[in-house]
Amino acid sequence: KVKTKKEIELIRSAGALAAETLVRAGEMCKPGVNTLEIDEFIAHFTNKHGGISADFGYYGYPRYACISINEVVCHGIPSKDTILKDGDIVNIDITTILNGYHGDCSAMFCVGNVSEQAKDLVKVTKECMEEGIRAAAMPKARFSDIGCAIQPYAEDHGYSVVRDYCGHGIGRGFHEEPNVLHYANREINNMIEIGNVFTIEPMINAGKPDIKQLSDGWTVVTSDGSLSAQWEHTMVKTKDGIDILTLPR
Ligand SMILES: CCc1ccsc1-c1ccc(O)c(O)c1
Ligand SMILES: [Mn+2]
Ligand SMILES: [Mn+2]
Repeated sequence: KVKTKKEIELIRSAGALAAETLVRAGEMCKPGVNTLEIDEFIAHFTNKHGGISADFGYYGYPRYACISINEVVCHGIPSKDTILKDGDIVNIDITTILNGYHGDCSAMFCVGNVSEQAKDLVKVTKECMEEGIRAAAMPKARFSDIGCAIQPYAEDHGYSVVRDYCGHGIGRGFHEEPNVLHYANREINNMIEIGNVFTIEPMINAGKPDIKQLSDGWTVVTSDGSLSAQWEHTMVKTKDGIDILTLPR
């Protein structure tokens, strides 16, 4: 729950490797590249630096990262048959385990020329994550303040917040208490304590919040076929606010 300074540095190292891997994976996002190639790079780069993928085998997940394109909300399985094309918006979500500690981050990448509407969703979704971080950084902030900040921001911009997935505590475990809701709530209103490490990872839809899972048992898409975006950081509460732990070194 509350991590020691040493544990926080171990998580920061895992987070830095996840972030460095994410930057390089993002540079691969060009028309004609398939998502299996990107995933294989992620696995190789992670292992080369002494880490392992937290995704592989997690609840039976078959690959090393999640790559979710356009109307795919999350858990897109990398495939040689999924070929990036001009105009795609792509979320790559990487969780790396290094020396027993997890770092979890994701970002959006635009392939070639992306429409103004899609670019706006990508931009506003990043701002939703940043609004959540800002709320969490306040003195005496509660976990519920995060969703209370994100939901109005998304809706003021004409978008909706997916309610079926949340952020989470993280450390030696991939998912630890508490759940971090991205919509307005009062149930998870415990104070964020100095040393709490958790993610904020809002999924924002251009249309309705509703989602559905495809028959592969993993891929989640918007019910109305609208675009979806997500950004994620791992962070720690400090005496001064929030310290982001998934930044490249
Ligand atoms: C493939 C990893 C996975 C499997 C079930 S939930 C999940 C997942 C994916 C990305 C995340 O950021 C996360 O916290 C969980
Ligand atoms: Mn993630
Ligand atoms: Mn996560």
